[in-house]
Amino acid sequence: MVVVEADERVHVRGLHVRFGRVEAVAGVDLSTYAGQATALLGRNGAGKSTTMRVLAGVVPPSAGEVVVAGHDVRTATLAVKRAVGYCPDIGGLVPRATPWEHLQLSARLRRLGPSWESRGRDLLERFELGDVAHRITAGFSHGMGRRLSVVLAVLHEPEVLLLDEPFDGVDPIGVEATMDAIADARARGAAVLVSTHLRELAVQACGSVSVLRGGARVASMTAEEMRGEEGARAYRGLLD
Ligand SMILES: Nc1ncnc2c1ncn2[C@@H]1O[C@H](COP(=O)(O)OP(=O)(O)OP(=O)(O)O)[C@@H](O)[C@H]1O
Repeated sequence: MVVVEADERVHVRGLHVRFGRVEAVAGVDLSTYAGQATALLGRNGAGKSTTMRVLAGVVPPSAGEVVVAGHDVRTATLAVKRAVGYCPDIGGLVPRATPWEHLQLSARLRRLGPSWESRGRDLLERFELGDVAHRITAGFSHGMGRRLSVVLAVLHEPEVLLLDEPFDGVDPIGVEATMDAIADARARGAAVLVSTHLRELAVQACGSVSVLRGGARVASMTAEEMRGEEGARAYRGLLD
């Protein structure tokens, strides 16, 4: 029987994910609590996105305990999908649909009440997507797509917010809007996980950091310990 603390929104113990002979995740432990944000850092191929996919209920764990917002990802995958807001590292947008149509679809699937429209409009403005709300996303730049993916992840005010590379190729206005969205989520008691390569932004957005290497967690520390030049040296030391 899995024991999860009362305010623990993300509980991962001994997570393994195998794709055939590839072991993408090889023993990750994580806990994130209500109102807290954790950054996942690590080199390419460290297992960050795979861990996020498991937490989103998109990829099943091969072994280990994974409980998200009180739901076991193995047995209550749909409840996990309802509880999370997930910005995947790539994809997720329909090229022939506009941002507004993406929001409409999400609102319908999640059966949101009518107030989603004003929240959706406000989010699009905050992420500077108001002017392109009715333009198909096929012609969007990479950064515009990233910003829309974050909007879609936060629209329904999820209990657990999972942002995979939300800052990748995003301009300063988009970074600021994403930081605000993370702060808003924490303020209303959500738990947030941010996977990124950008250490300085990670420590700005999150209170704690977990570093993955070769599919396993090699360190967990406070954001403070990862700040500045000393933090850069500490991080570099964990990557080799
Ligand atoms: N569907 C898959 N099939 C086979 N191997 C996979 C699959 N998904 C991921 N992997 C492998 O698992 C490992 C971890 O990949 P993952 O994408 O989780 O790393 P990451 O830390 O997110 O990397 P990046 O920073 O480059 O996004 C890599 O070796 C990758 O090639």
